[in-house]
Amino acid sequence: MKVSIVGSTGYTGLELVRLLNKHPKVELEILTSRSFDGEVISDIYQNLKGEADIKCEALDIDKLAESSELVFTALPHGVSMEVVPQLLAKGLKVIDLSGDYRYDNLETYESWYKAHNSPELFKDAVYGLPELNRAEIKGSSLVANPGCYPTASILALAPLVDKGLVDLNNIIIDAKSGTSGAGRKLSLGSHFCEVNNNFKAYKVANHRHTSEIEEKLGILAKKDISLSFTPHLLPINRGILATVYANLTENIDSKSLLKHYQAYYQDESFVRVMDEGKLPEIKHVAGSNYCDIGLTVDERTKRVIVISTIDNLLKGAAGQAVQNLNILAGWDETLGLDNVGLYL
Ligand SMILES: NC(=O)C1=CN([C@@H]2O[C@H](COP(=O)(O)OP(=O)(O)OC[C@H]3O[C@@H](n4cnc5c(N)ncnc54)[C@H](OP(=O)(O)O)[C@@H]3O)[C@@H](O)[C@H]2O)C=CC1
Ligand SMILES: CC(=O)N[C@@H](CCC(=O)OP(=O)(O)O)C(=O)O
Repeated sequence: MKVSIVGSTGYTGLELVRLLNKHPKVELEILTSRSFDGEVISDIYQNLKGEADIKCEALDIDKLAESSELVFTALPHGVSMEVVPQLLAKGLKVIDLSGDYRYDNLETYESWYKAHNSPELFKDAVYGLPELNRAEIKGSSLVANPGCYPTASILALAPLVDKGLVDLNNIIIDAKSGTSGAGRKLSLGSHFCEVNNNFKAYKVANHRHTSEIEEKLGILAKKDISLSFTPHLLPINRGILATVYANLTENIDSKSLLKHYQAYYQDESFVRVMDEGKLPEIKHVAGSNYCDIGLTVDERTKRVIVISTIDNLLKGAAGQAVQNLNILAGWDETLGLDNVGLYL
């Protein structure tokens, strides 16, 4: 399949180039960039030297439509919505990595982001979390790739929420992300001296991913959910670890709950449920498309504590986007995604 990337020089764009360049069923056609128009991607990111020596071009919708069947948009939210409707109007399929088409509810989007210019597309957009929406992703023309924190959080909670095993109004998600989660653009909060030797919470009680997690888990529970989500910035490049606390509604021990999680995810290629006593770590998943999940029931408080880890740039972004491409195209879901974690 002929595929192009809009916004190819950001961190998720880089990861898409790296993955798609080795994908056995993909031909990489056009890489667009405003800032690096005319420059070769492997001169910008020299890890790609001799692998993907493709010249970046300015965005030209007609040219994309002539050369490609599917386009990945790896642009900031608010910018994606300026481009995606034009691509769809040309008959292209789109996998969008931004938050712009992730919501079912326009009011929710507009209260956490800003005014939307194409809400009529919400009904066609499919939330691209394969473990929950595989059937809808297949054959869809607009896949809204989930946020990185929502991927780690929803996968940690889905087996509990789906079966009504926890109180839906007391869930707490305490999540930590590596700095690449903030993208390549420069900002005071993510420069070296601010992040190195440091660990801080940010956007407490007002991070936009709270609404994405609440909406998607609410759909699963068929009830409104209100939860607390606190993100933190880790002094590492990549990886997310989410610690989730929820009050159990019935008596169940760690062993039985782990069995439930193992059964829930038994057919999933990219979710690994840990054995009893083992917990996920970022270094086990960094560099791979896996989400690792471990849990313990605190018998004293009747609370379950679930830990999940992902690589924010892979299962949290570009890897999940390639997984969605594989599903959409009807290919083996693991094509181009066979890396194990780097560990060191
Ligand atoms: N980083 C992460 O871990 C994750 C990111 N995402 C989402 O994926 C998308 C891309 O993120 P990421 O790659 O990290 O971001 P970056 O900031 O690294 O890259 C975004 C790219 O988009 C292009 N761009 C920026 N502003 C504009 C504009 N106004 N008009 C056109 N192009 C623009 C830039 O490339 P150029 O100037 O060359 O055109 C830029 O390199 C975002 O929506 C992000 O929220 C989702 C999950 C995880
Ligand atoms: C560390 C860091 O700054 N992370 C980003 C999340 C990036 C992401 O996945 O967000 P969207 O895809 O929803 O834009 C943040 O907190 O905004």
